[in-house]
Amino acid sequence: MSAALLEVEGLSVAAEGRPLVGDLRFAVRSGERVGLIGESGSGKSVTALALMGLLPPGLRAGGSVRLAGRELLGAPEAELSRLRGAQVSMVFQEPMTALNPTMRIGPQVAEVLQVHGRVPDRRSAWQAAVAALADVGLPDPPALARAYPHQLSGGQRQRVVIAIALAGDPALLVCDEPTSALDVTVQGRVLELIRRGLAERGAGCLFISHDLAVVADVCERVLVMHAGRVVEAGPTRRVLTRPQHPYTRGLLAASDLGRTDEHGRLLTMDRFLAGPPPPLTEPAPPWQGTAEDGWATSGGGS
Ligand SMILES: Nc1ncnc2c1ncn2[C@@H]1O[C@H](COP(=O)(O)OP(=O)(O)OP(=O)(O)O)[C@@H](O)[C@H]1O
Repeated sequence: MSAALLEVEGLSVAAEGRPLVGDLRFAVRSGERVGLIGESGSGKSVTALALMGLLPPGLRAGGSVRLAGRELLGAPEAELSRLRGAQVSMVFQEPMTALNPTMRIGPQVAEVLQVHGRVPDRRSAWQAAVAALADVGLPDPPALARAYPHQLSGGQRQRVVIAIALAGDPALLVCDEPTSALDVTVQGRVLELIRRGLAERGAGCLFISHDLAVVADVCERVLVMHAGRVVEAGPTRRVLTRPQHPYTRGLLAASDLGRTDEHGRLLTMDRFLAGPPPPLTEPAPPWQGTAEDGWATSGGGS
């Protein structure tokens, strides 16, 4: 089995002693897209920020987060800054928070390419920035590179953010609700862009979303978070069609995808999942998942 790209063991986050996230254990392999779902306030964003070393003041993380074998928790800020963008990048829900509103688009992309040593000088940085904007499907990239963020649509801004996040060819992309602020009409195209960017780089992805249809569309595996803990993990199809934990069942029932047939089998999810539905006779796996599901066991098994 290939070694995990991201290994999270016993991750906890607390705010002045109040636990927000506790004892998280999971792994993401290269090229794998893992969803993190759960209701608002369950701890998804705090988890993502802890992985990135970007927790706000007052929040403290404990445990272990290893990226390609390197421990990130407690690593010096200078080392984390080097890793961010080059090894791990993040795409947030609201692209305006990631972009500098007073700076034209082109220099923002060029700056990232230069910081990561992808280009030798400013001139080639500009050319590479225009190419990166073309690569994420933006129209008239040379003109767009001269625009300010407010002159772009929300979807175009998120494409720029994705171009920036992918500019350093990261091994891991952390996406926190990357399409939630976008029109439904552009969501699919932005998701396709993320999928393609990951596939071209063989990068892994932790994909946070409250939208189960989006997670079903993007992720091979899913972690279900409730009150700061992962309560269920496994292949997306299994978790979303045959949830084992009562919380996951509730989450599905509350979603648009929760409609069931006379056997209690979830119907609508099949529209979003590739391949045939699991047979009704198949025995249900244990809800806590197996090592094959990518569920890191508390005994430290792989
Ligand atoms: N800076 C902070 N200080 C104290 N508590 C915080 C801070 N940021 C988040 N929290 C708390 O941590 C918990 C988890 O929040 P988090 O934002 O991770 O949830 P979430 O699952 O991402 O929700 P949403 O889907 O609404 O973004 C919540 O109880 C929240 O109030």
